[in-house]
Amino acid sequence: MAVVIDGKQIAASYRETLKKRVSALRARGIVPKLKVILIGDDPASHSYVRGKERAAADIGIDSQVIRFDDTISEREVLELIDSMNADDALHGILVQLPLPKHIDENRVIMRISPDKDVDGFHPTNVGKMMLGLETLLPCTPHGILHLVKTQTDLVGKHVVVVGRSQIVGKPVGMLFLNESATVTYCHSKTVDLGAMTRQADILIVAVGRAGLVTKEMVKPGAIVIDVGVNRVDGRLVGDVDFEGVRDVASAITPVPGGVGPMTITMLMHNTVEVASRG
Ligand SMILES: Nc1nc2c(c(=O)[nH]1)N[C@@H](CN(C=O)c1ccc(C(=O)N[C@@H](CCC(=O)O)C(=O)O)cc1)CN2
Repeated sequence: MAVVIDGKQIAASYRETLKKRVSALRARGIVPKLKVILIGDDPASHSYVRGKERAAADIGIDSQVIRFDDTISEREVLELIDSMNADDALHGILVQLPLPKHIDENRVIMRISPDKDVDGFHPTNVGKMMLGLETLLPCTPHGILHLVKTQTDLVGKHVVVVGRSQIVGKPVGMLFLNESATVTYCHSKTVDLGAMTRQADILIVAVGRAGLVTKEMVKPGAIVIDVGVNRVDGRLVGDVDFEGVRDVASAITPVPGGVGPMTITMLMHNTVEVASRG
C-alpha cells in the first residue's frame, strides 16, 4: 500500500521557513508585496485567489486582489500591468488564469515584467528555466519537484509526464530533466498510453480527465503525482484512480491535499525571492 504524500502538511512546513524569511526582510524594512488581478466570476478562480490571500496573510506578505468583471478590455489590463511594473514597492504581479476569451493570455503574460513574474510564466523565465539558470519557476511544477524530492533521489529516474499544458506539463518535464532524470512526455495523441506510463518510476498526470490512470497503467513501486482537479458528482477527484493505484504505487498524492497546496506555497516562495533581491 502506497504512502500518501501529504501536500498540505509539506506545504505548511515549507511556509514556516518562508515566515522566518519574511520576518528577517521586515526587520530590514522590506515588506514583500503581491498584487493579483482576477477577472470574471469563475468560482474556482475566486476560490484559488482567496487561498492565495490567506497564505500571504499567514506568511506576512502584503497582498492585494484587484477584481474586475469580464467586460474589462485587454488594453485596460495591459495598462494596469504597466502601472504595476513601474511600482518600485511592488514585488510580485499575478494574473489569475484562465482569462475571458477576448483577452489574449500570452499578451498579458508577456506584459508582466519578468522580474515581477511570480507565476514564472514569462518567456524570459521559461527560457532561463530551460537553460537551467536560476529564475522564478512556475509554481505547480516547482511544488511537484519539492514533493517528489521528499520521496526519492531523481538522478536517472524515468519520469513520464502525461499532459503538455504551458503551465504544468511542459515545464514540469523540463524541471525533472534539469535534475538528470530521463523524461518522456505523453499527450492526447500518444499511442498506447499504458505502455508508456508503465515504464515510469515517477508518473506525473496533468490532463484534467477523472480516472484516466488506472492501476494496470502503473509500474509496481512507482511514485504517482496527480495534478488533475475534476468535479465528479460534487466531489473533487484527480486524474488517477486513487483507490486502485494506491495498491501498486510506492507513494501517491491525493486530490485534494496533494499538489494543490504546494502551488500556492511556491507562489509565496517566488514573492519572497523577489523581495529578497533587494
Ligand atoms: N496565474 C495562475 N493561474 C492559475 C494557476 C497558476 O499557477 N497561476 N494554477 C491553476 C489554479 N491554481 C492556482 O492559481 C490552484 C489550483 C488548485 C489549488 C488547490 O489548492 N487545490 C486544492 C483543492 C481546492 C478545491 O477544493 O477546489 C487541492 O488540490 O488540494 C490551488 C491553486 C490555474 N490557474
